[in-house]
Amino acid sequence: MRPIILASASPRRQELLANLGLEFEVRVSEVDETLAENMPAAQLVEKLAERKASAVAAQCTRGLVIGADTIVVLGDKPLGKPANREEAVQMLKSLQGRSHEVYTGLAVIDATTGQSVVTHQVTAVRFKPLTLEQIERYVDTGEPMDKAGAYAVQGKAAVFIEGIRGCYFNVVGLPVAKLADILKMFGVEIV
Ligand SMILES: Cc1cn([C@H]2C[C@H](O)[C@@H](COP(=O)(O)OP(=O)(O)OP(=O)(O)O)O2)c(=O)[nH]c1=O
Repeated sequence: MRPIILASASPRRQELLANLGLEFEVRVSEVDETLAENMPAAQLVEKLAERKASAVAAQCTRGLVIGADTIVVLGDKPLGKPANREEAVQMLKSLQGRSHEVYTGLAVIDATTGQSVVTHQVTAVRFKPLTLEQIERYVDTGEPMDKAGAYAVQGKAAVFIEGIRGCYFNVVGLPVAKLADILKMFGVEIV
């Protein structure tokens, strides 16, 4: 059987994949995450997911390589990871009391054949109204700093969420049901 390789340093993605009972290894390679800012969100996350997977696939002789990329989109503004505390506060101020979309791009590449499937998934998330004090207390926990949109739905930010429409796991960074469909196309069945 072909080994499964997760091209991600994200502990969330590693945990979600491990939950499926799949054996896999983690390999990360440096990828330039800069892209044209005016690129549509769907295209942006797909390109970055593919870039992450193909950088690792290029170093392997065999295996199915999985790459992913997540961004938060408010209106038409993409929000990545906050660069500092101030940016985290600004992002959360802009997200509170309204809905936004979380886009995750997903790429699976067969390192032997070069065959690939690249797609994305969108989930709508609605935040409760928050006070500046609440936002500052949350940012002080440190949780927002390595997360797109400066929050972790799976962490303390759970208490900010009014509702979600679509795949929850997509928000955490890996749309597992979609991934299972793709792996099946490559002959890997989870259940
Ligand atoms: C919105 C949201 C994002 N995130 C995380 C998922 C991703 O890890 C991160 C977005 O950054 P990414 O650039 O997608 O991923 P990463 O740099 O963490 O890992 P890698 O590139 O090696 O795969 O934000 C959460 O954990 N919870 C959330 O609710």
